[in-house]
Amino acid sequence: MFNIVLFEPEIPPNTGNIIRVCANTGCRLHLIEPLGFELDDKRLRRAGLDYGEWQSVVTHANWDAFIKQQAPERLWALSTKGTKFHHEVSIGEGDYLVFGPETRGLPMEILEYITFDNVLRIPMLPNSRSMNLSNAASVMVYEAWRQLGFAGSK
Ligand SMILES: C[S@@+](CC[C@H](N)C(=O)[O-])C[C@H]1O[C@@H](n2cnc3c(N)ncnc32)[C@H](O)[C@@H]1O
Repeated sequence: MFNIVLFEPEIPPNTGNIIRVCANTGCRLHLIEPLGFELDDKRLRRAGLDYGEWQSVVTHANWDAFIKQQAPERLWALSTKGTKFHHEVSIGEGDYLVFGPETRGLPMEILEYITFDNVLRIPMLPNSRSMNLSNAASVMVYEAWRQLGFAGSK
């Protein structure tokens, strides 16, 4: 399966929704600290996540610790600055899909690290605001899982 990475997420219900969709689809979820909330935040608990859903979640102290621990072979960034559409690339087993924080998006140094060739954009109408983080993550999770033949689904 592939991996979802939230870089410094800020809003608990978004992370709660993404924990659920990762559990629904078998993705591993990586949270890069600092987070804008505590993991026992009541707004996160309100998402009603159960013990099994938390099993997909790993936290990392910062980006460098994440890279060192995971040694990812291939990273993709999701950003409105992307030059390729999300459905125009082939996502592979073990890939990492990186999303930015709600108010700031991914910083330039992370986009540069991932390289601009691997920055993906989900289509939107011109002059519309960027998508909600958990909606963007759901769209991308299902596109990647579709490409992998919905492996393991029933
Ligand atoms: C609410 S958006 C960030 C908005 C921020 N003000 C900005 O300008 O980037 C949170 C995250 O969702 C993802 N996202 C939202 N809309 C997207 C789109 N159309 N294409 C790709 N990623 C998107 C990106 O990872 C983004 O960093």
